[in-house]
Amino acid sequence: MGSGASVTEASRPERQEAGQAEAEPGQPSTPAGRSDATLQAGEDSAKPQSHTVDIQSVKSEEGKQQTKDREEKQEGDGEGREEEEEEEEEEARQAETQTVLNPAPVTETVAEGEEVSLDFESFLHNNGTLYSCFNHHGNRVYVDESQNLQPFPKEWYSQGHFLTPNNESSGQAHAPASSQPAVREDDRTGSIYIQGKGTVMTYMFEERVNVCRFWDPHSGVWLLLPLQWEINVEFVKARVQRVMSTLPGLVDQKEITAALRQCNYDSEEVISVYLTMFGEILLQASAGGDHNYADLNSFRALLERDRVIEDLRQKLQTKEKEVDNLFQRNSYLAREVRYLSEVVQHLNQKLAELEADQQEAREKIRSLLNRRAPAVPPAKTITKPSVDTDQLRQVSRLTRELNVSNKQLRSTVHQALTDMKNQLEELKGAAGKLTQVEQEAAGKVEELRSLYRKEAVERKSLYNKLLELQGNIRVFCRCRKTTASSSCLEKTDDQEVVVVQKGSKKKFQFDKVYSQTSTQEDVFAGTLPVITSCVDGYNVCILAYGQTGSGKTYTMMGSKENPGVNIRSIRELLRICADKEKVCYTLKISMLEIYNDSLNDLLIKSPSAALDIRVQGKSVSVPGLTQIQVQTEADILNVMEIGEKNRKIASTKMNTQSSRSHLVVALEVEGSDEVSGLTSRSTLTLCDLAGSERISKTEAEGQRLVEAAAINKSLTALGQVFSALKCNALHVPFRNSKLTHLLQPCLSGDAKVKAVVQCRQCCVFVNVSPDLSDAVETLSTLQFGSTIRQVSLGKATQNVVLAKNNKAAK
Ligand SMILES: Nc1ncnc2c1ncn2[C@@H]1O[C@H](COP(=O)(O)OP(=O)(O)OP(=O)(O)O)[C@@H](O)[C@H]1O
Repeated sequence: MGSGASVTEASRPERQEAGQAEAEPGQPSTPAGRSDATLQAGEDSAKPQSHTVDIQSVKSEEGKQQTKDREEKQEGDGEGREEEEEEEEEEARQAETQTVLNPAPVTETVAEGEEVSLDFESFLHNNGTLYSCFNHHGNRVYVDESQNLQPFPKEWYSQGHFLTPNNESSGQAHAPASSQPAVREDDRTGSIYIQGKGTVMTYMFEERVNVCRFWDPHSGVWLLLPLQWEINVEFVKARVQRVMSTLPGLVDQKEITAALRQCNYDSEEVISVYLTMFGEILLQASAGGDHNYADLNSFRALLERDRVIEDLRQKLQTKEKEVDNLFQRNSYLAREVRYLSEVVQHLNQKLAELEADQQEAREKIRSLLNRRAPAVPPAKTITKPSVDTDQLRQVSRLTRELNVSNKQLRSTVHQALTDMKNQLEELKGAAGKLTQVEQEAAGKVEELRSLYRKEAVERKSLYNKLLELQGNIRVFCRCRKTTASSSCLEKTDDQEVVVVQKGSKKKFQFDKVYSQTSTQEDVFAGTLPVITSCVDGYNVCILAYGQTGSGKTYTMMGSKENPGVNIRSIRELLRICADKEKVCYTLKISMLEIYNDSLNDLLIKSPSAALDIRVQGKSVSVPGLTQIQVQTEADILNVMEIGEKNRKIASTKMNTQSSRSHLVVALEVEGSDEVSGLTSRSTLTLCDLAGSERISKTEAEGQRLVEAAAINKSLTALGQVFSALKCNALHVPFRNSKLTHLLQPCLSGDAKVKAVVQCRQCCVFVNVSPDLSDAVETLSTLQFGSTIRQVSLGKATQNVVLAKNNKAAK
């Protein structure tokens, strides 16, 4: 850091606080807001003079003395000067290597219009105090505790050191030469044990952050630059661009600038923060894509909602546990009451027995008294009493004893009855309280339930909004595996494929392009998000289109060992249904084929007649089509095996196992939510179309020729439907073929079509062959896929209704 020179990028302390020297009332304002500030002083009187005044006013006595010394030395002999120059050179070298600056002060004054440079430095004193210093042409000053500028004491050079970006970040430079670091002993000091190092001392250093300010000539201070302006500062602009190029999903420059401020303008930190918060979504987005990432907030809200729902769910569980406990306590108290009632009954019985005994004893006494001889007249001679006196005494003793025990018994029974009465009263009170608590808990549970329902509905609506933003018709291109060495396809990236035909190249963009090496898992991953939509009550359709032998059946059905989209999506659907404990799902599967423009039920062995499509009001259905209720994956596999066996397959020149019909598998999902009382109904339609074929190539004859004609006709009708949808035509020719008529609900989300069951999400696989001989078909298939990609199905409605018998649900 040369004295007087502007600070270079390499020598600038990265984390120094730029606003440290911002002018305070009563203080001379110092434009030391940036360490690299180069200021033109005194161009006109309106410009701040303060920085020149500052430096002049703080020139120390020591500085003056040193300047005087130097002048004296300059007058001295040449030899002395040479020695001095050598010394100075040596000092400068040391200053560069040791990062400790000890420049010779100069006494020059700043003339008007001269460029004034300030070097901003940090000095760490061995006593642990960090000082902010300014260096102007070798005159160093520091800011003392009361924010006044003071000359930098000479003896301090040996009592501490200056911080540079390197020694600041490494942390090594904080340690002085001695083994014990010189830091102030306060609550910032501590120690930890580090394996391999033993117990080491720690100190909580106060770091600085970068702040972008602008010089306000009116107020004469460095002011904080508003975010809106800061975006245009080159330093910030470059970092914002860096973040945006790494995370194309981020488009809000203001937001990124704010994040940069938070991360001390460290773009790498900002990127990692965003990735932690939003994950892959930010990486997947294409920079100039038509995605509306302003709605990223929706995604954030979604995450927030998820958190709230989780909280509510936990609260609900706690309350339910409380209610269970109360119920248990209630039944325990009821048992107690029953037991005490039995005790009372038993005591009453005992009392009755004792009373009977007492009665009997009285009777006995009475009879004994009656047996006594009649009284003798007094004047007569005394006759011998006929009753035995001993017996009489015994009887009277017995009577006394009986009376005593009777009294005792009465008082015991009385006491027991009183106790029982009290206990009964207490129990009554407790039962009353229990009922009250139960009512309160039930109220709270109901409140939580309604909150939960509300949050769940909001969460779903946000999720659906997100899917809508992604587009509700998604087209994937899959390239079949081939053994041929040359190919007519070039995959440029994940979303682009190029067809090379007769030397000319044509590019096609899709939502995803799967190469020859892509696995069944990779291909299914593209359709995964729409399965959740289906469970939420939206219709979902996945179909495969392509030339014969291009791998449609392989993609949709796959093999037993390596199943395709059909099995994997049903498996995923079952998994999601099983995860939702509070929702009861009923699944029904049906399978039909469209063969030579007629509908055949594949789940009955010998169908009596071909099926027909019925349009009732605004809904499309196939009356008489077999639907089988399924619960497990095994059930579904069994049903699909039956259907596959009944399908028309034949060997053609292009494919030994060519599908001669369009296969439509429909899985109807009906879910009733115990908590919200809502019932949802949706259908997952999986369609493996028969392959388009050029008769000249397949050399089809007889029945195969008839089939090929029917297949091509229906596929042409499908193309016409997509073309009409693409240009928002008033009439969409759904009824031109059985295929398009049946798929009408899956392909119409448009208000004009007004299908009752609208499709939430439609995924189309365009399967292509890489063989050079198939280049023409491959090109036309990709063009077909491109047309579909430009179709918008419009906004779909969710098929959710409130169950009639559930009054609690709102
Ligand atoms: N990605 C792939 N990896 C391995 N084999 C594949 C792949 N795609 C297709 N195949 C194989 O190519 C052959 C033709 O595929 P598939 O029967 O799926 O074509 P298709 O488009 O359904 O034909 P069609 O319309 O005539 O029924 C099959 O033997 C299949 O196993």
